[in-house]
Amino acid sequence: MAKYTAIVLSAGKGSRMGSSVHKQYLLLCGRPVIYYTLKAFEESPVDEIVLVTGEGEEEYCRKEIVEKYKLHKVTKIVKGGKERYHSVFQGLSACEHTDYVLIHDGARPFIEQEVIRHTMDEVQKKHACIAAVPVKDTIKKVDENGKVEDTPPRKSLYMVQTPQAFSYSLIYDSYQKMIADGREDVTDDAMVVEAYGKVPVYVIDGSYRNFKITTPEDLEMAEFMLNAGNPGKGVCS
Ligand SMILES: Nc1ccn([C@@H]2O[C@H](COP(=O)(O)OP(=O)(O)OP(=O)(O)O)[C@@H](O)[C@H]2O)c(=O)n1
Ligand SMILES: C[C@](O)(CO)[C@H](O)COP(=O)(O)O
Repeated sequence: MAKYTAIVLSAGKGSRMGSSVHKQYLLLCGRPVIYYTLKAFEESPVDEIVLVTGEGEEEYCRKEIVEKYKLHKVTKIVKGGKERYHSVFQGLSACEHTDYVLIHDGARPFIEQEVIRHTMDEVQKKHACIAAVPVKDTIKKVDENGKVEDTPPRKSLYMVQTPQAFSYSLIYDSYQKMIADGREDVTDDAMVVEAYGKVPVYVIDGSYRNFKITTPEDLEMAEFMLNAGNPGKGVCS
């Protein structure tokens, strides 16, 4: 049986949220954002979860989230780094004897079981696959003066999400090469495999609900979605 590890990233500072509390620890209907994300993986078929937190946040996560909510699949809590890719590498380095990893933003609490399961199935066949959804709006390339330069054809454009899933040796080796190269411009994990992995990366069906909580209006939307999913129960009231 193949072993799957989810690496859940929770070491960001949430600068675009502009809150003194890092956004993954802000409360949504009384529980931290990261609780919902971890709960989704706890309830999924993954075998274990590596949680990557910010410096000084490990104990809070252990006591107030993992133990409090009985998240038994969280087997390791490790310290992340300055940039997202540093945190991912810390998570990868903490994995033991795993076949596949699903790297997921802690700030995407609405990840659905169907997407996790689909990602797990597809990575066995493709080795590198990422959840994504087609863009709905027309996209413009714009210069620094606001002048439109180009309108790329929409049918080939996708908004990329997480989970991003890979064979473990493929993603670990690719990350090692990238770090040795001193590259700093990567904003997702697929970019690392695209540059160093020598295998194609495939998009698979993500979900428009699986948005990343980035700015205050995303938090409002998240509260709205939780309430809408529990009509009459006053979950968020
Ligand atoms: N050094 C970092 C930066 C980000 N992340 C995590 O990566 C995910 C996606 O990153 P993003 O939304 O950009 O989070 P932040 O970096 O916290 O936000 P911002 O860019 O607004 O500062 C988040 O779950 C975040 O906690 C991380 O683990 N380590
Ligand atoms: C990985 C990611 O969530 C895919 O959309 C995104 O690239 C993270 O970027 P951010 O700059 O850390 O928000």
